[in-house]
Amino acid sequence: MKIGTPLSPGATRVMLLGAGELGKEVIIALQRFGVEVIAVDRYPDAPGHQVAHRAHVINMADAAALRALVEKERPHIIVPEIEAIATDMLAEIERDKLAEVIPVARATQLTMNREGIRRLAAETLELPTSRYAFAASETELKEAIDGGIGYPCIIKPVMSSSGKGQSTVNTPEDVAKAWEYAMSGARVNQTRVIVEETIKFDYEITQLTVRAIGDSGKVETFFCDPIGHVQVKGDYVESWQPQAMSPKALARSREIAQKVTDNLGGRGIFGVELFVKGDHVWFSEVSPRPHDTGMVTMISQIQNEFELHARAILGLPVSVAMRAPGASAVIYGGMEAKGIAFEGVDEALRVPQSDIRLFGKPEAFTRRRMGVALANGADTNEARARAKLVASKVRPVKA
Ligand SMILES: Nc1ncnc2c1ncn2[C@@H]1O[C@H](COP(=O)(O)OP(=O)(O)OP(=O)(O)O)[C@@H](O)[C@H]1O
Ligand SMILES: NCC(=O)N[C@@H]1O[C@H](COP(=O)([O-])[O-])[C@@H](O)[C@H]1O
Ligand SMILES: [Mg+2]
Repeated sequence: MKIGTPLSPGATRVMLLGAGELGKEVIIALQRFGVEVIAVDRYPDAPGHQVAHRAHVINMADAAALRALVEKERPHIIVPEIEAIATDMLAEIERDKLAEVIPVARATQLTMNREGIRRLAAETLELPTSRYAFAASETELKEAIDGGIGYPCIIKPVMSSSGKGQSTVNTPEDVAKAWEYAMSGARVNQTRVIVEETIKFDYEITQLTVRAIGDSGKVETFFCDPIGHVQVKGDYVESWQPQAMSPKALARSREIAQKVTDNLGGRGIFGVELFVKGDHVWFSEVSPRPHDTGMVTMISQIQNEFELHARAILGLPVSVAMRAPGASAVIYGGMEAKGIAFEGVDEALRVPQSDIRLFGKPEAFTRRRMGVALANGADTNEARARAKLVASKVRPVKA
């Protein structure tokens, strides 16, 4: 792989499939290493489109459209940034040696559908997870709950992310509503859900795990400090690093993260989501890419999760060292509007050791993530209080 002048023949060319807030930062990190980057998303002017060398709008779940674009642009490397992609086509592209897929096409296939990754973790790798079942109708769902999952339980479409279509069911009367909600929130047309036992965890973490070329010249595993987070309705609202953990729970988390990422393989960063109660750890799911809760690393680590992904992809050395305790808090749209601006940025940035990232999404929805507030502190309590204060001062308004 040649790293050099962008847009010159022979220099590395990377295609991001998905160009939201996470992809935008990966693009910037890649470009700083002289890489030519093509950003693809489902709508025009996505955050990553605004900083890439070239931008395309396609339905990434359309296998033929995806292949045609890859044949036109001829990237050396494809970096999936969202889950709604024709992953079987990624496997074909990898097999035909058209481009390298990050981390590997199989990892994107397994994680696109909750059934793939859950069965791998629980049944093949025999890792602890919540009890679970899959259902293809409301009747099957009821049977699964009565047959062993029990109440309260959590229903999610098998293909969705950021909590879309997810709800908690406390009584048999709630099941019909949860089924309907899951059907409306599914990412692609499908009628299958996972129902999970509710784990009553003390806290949950993201264990960022990097597979990158180490000093041995081979792929090695590097663990970032654990990230603690709070989720509301299945979507992250706040995260911090490091999360204090017992030595046993930390060791167990890393053992699980190692087993999952060893099995998935390839190079890149993974966000391994885990639930912790005392010294007990459950595997929840994994992103074979940077994680939304990992945005905190933009202020808490020397190399953030996006830079780590870029380095791992390019075969460059990585460091997972922390810089200082940090926290992130989400800035939401708070309204439905096309073309928005932000008030209160000046006041927000007066909070000590703080920073913000406004993603540049062209349209706001009430619960759409439009930006993130970041802060350092002497400890994570101080950092969290600052990040939340910063987020509260930034107000999206109609432009
Ligand atoms: N079985 C469970 N027990 C307890 N809490 C759960 C369970 N499943 C999900 N949750 C809660 O809901 C959150 C979101 O769930 P999950 O990660 O499966 O959804 P997602 O849509 O894939 O989210 P994302 O794409 O943001 O990772 C979890 O982080 C956790 O807070
Ligand atoms: N949990 C997954 C996640 O956070 N993904 C991030 O959100 C974007 C979509 O945002 P949008 O729905 O506002 O367009 C994705 O492109 C990715 O950056
Ligand atoms: Mg999750």
